Amino acid sequence: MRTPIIAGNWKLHMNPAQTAEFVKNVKDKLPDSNKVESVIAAPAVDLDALIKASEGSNLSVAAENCYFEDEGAFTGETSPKVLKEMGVKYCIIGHSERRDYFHETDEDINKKAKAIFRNGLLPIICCGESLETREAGKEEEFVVSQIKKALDGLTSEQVSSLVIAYEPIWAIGTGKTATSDQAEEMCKTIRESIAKLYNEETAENVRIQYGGSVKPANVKELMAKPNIDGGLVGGASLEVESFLSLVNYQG
Ligand SMILES: O=C(CO)COP(=O)(O)O
Repeated sequence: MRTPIIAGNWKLHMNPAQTAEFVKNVKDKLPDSNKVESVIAAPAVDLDALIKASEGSNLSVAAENCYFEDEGAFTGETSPKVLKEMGVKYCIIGHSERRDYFHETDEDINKKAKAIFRNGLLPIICCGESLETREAGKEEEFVVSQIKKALDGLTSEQVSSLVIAYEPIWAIGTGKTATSDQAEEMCKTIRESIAKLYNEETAENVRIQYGGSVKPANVKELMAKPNIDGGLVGGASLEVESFLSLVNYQG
């Protein structure tokens, strides 16, 4: 059985004081982590505050990005080795904002996935098509190709433990959610592609999130779909009440 995983992606919001205050207000109201895993991905400068504030709670901590080298002359980058030492569990890679604004390639994302596993962290690998690609009817081909390149060289054991986030770019921050059927269809395609690349067991184990305007009003419908195991949530993860409604979607 796959444990549902609801993750807030704070993007470039919050400072350490706001982070500590947020966690103080949610930490005793999170679901049992065997039922739903609650995660917050915060900017690197807030991770120390996030880890300290969430100690002893059911909250898992994620970084929003890291570099593919552990150390060296790479000014401005974040070390996956140090993320692990700090107590981070997950690291998001391949978000469309990083691909678009910071020119990250599929090859970079694959190197990051390997660096994350090398250091004992788990990746949340984002994929998703633009509106143009969807309108051309090429979304499945595009997303499957992103997944294939991101996973290149990873073992079935590694793939079983990671998280994939399907985030159609046209649904991010736009208020336009993919319909639950559209989201399910792509998550199913991703799972089938993993069965082909690896095997049925690996495909059954991998958790696949949907992201793009997920909010308390639509989380239940999305989570009811058989191939959707979680949500990666931007805007609606920034408010305490809204984050709590999301992670407690089971009631
Ligand atoms: O990009 C996202 C999460 O990574 C989605 O953002 P929104 O939930 O604000 O649409």
